[in-house]
Amino acid sequence: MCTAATYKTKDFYFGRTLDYEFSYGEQIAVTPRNYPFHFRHMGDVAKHYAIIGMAHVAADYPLYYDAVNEKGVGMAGLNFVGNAYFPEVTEGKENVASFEFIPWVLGQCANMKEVRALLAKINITGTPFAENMPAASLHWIIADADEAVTVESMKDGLKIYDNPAGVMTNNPPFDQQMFLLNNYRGLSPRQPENHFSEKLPLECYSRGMGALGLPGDLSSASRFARVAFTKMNSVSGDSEEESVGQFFHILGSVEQQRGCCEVAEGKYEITIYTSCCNATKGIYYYTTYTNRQITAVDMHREDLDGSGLIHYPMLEKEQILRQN
Ligand SMILES: C[C@H](CCC(=O)NCCS(=O)(=O)O)[C@H]1CC[C@H]2[C@@H]3CC[C@@H]4C[C@H](O)CC[C@]4(C)[C@H]3C[C@H](O)[C@]12C
Repeated sequence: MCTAATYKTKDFYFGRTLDYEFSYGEQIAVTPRNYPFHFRHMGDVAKHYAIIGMAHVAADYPLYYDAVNEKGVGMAGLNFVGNAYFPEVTEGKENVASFEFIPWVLGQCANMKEVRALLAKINITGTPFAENMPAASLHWIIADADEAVTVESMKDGLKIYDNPAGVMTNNPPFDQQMFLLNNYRGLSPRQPENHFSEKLPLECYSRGMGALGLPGDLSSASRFARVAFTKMNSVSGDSEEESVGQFFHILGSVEQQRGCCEVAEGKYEITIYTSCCNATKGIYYYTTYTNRQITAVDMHREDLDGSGLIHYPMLEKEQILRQN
């Protein structure tokens, strides 16, 4: 399972957790403006916006999981198993393979208005990247500082939902996730009043009782409610440290500890990494399951007019600052 979220202070932040039982081997990849993209059905694009994000790099190609571009648009792919369906190449549409979707959008859109215009023409195909790499079952969240959408390609068509919560997890489909939030409309960060019965003297015996009933488990629908509650009620200062710190706390509300989600005998899903991009400034911050110190890669410290892919390994060794 995975969770994605957006967050706005002075700058716009975008990130996700990647939860799985094994890693595909991912790196922080910067695609400079002149890296040539050869789209399978859309031809070559020689020049585009620069992109930074987490990717599996194969044959010098960035298979992005989540990324932002230099204009402040962010995008992440999360599992959507059993629901994702990618049609064949369709005439009259812009056919983009699912693994190309992030570069296709982030390479040419400066804001959500342009993203929506692009999505109106798109057909996301299941064209595999390689024979041994079939298309992953994904859905996507795309956002800028002002708005977010969720994109779900399903048997009955391509859905583009407004995403006013600016969060996303996995199944069920997004309209159902949003509907389920209705169940929690009584929750609050403030202490609750006793509406149970006037005849019973029920008390607030602890802080935090306003959110009693917010689900604590790791299921996708529960993480959706929990991250939405945490994000919508989040309060922080707007400095870079305060914003990034708070963002990691928001996604910390849904992190997965090894042992709590068994997916096969002795195999556990864990939060492999958590990312927080400052989409405004092009800085990719991350922590990993084993390295809880925040590490950053800044796209603007690279030559963005270059043509070669730049990538950094994920630093996974725990860093402990010794105080004495
Ligand atoms: C496994 C991950 C989702 C984790 C998740 O959500 N786990 C919950 C399981 S569950 O929902 O609870 O069942 C997803 C998220 C992004 C994906 C890559 C995207 C690029 C590329 C696309 C190609 O087409 C196939 C290979 C490729 C490298 C993909 C591999 C893999 O698929 C990645 C890592």
